[in-house]
Amino acid sequence: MKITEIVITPIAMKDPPLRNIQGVHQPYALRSILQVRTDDGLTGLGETYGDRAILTALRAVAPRLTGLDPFDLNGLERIIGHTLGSAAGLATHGLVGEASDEKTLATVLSAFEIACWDLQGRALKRPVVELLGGKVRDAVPYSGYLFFKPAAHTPSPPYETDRWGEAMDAEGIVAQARRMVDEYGFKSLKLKGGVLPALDEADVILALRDAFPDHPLRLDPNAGWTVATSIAVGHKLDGVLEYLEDPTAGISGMAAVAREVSMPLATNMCVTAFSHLPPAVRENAVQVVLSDHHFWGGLRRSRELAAICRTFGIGLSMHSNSHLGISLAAMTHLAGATPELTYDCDTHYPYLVEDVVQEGVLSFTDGAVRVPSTPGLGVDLDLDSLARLAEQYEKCGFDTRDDVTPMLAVDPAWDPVVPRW
Ligand SMILES: O=C([O-])[C@@H](O)[C@@H](O)[C@H](O)[C@@H](O)C(=O)[O-]
Ligand SMILES: [Mg+2]
Repeated sequence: MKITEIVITPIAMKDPPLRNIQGVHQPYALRSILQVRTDDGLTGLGETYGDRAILTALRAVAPRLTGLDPFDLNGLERIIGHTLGSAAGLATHGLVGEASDEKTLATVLSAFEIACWDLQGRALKRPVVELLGGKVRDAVPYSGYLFFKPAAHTPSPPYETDRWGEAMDAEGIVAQARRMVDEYGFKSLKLKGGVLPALDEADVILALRDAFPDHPLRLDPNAGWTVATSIAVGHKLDGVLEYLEDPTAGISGMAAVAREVSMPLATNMCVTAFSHLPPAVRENAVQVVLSDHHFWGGLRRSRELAAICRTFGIGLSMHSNSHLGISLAAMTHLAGATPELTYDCDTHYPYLVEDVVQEGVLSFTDGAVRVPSTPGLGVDLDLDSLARLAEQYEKCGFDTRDDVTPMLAVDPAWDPVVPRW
């Protein structure tokens, strides 16, 4: 089997005004959809970020992959390494740590690697989970991801306002959580923090604890706090949190917090590449790493990360950014075959109102997604939806994720400085 053609389609999907330390989500989230075609007549699917910088890198690599066997993942990595060379790191939106050459390569590799896994599975008529060693669970539990949010975007985009309403205080977040739990059955909850003053966010967690006494709870201010503030929140939430995620910046900062608080610290910001693991382990900076195949280099490397975490007694969870069904399928196959993943995975999927995959294949029951059992990733493109979302990308007016500019429309004095509290 040889790759004959790769089609990369940038798309824009409607996204609610979710708040975070940087500001607020734009009215559309951007993704790149990959279709990798072979001489056997198969098409493998991939999904990754849609920012201009990654799109440029994907487009530079794609023509070099003609003739590659989709089973040759080492060859794939070699070609991408040669093509990108020492290209400057892709700019990131600041919520998944620093950019670096290592991460650029891993991000581009992942996008094509996923499509190759899909092709391998389709060729062998086996689901990807079986190529990864087989299921360790039938369904993958996800966590209900709570966001502070206004009722609507400013200014209003040309589509109907989202169904989640305003949630800018404890009452709003508890109501949002109730809806997530009722509709999706989530068994754990994560609050995206970095929006209200730190101790007020701790109060929101306490309100969630009252409302959901049995749900493990997480709080993630994306490194918005100083070490001292992080410790104060850690003390206030002693015995309440399953883990505290990225309260402060950097490995040494996290280590300083970890020495003083009782709960595990988790990260998708200070340990986001293999080169970050030795210092993090030496300093015992984090007790849980949130993997994310999109920037750790795909499914193979995510499994290597799992083995390293197992070796050093570090827990493994899974990070998410706004994503579509191809990514949800890949995340579900990976988690379905990874025993080290003992925490419920993050997902932004409940906020999605339009997808490029055919409806009905991926759904949540009791907070979990069944690992697909059909060949490859188990999802197929809805070509009409892909075309519509591609058109939406052309019209949306931006080509890079930026949470600061839309926040300036809400608050002209907005300053995304960190740490903020
Ligand atoms: O969607 C967001 O605003 C999140 O803040 C996301 O971009 C983060 O990368 C992520 O969810 C996290 O756990 O840090
Ligand atoms: Mg995080």
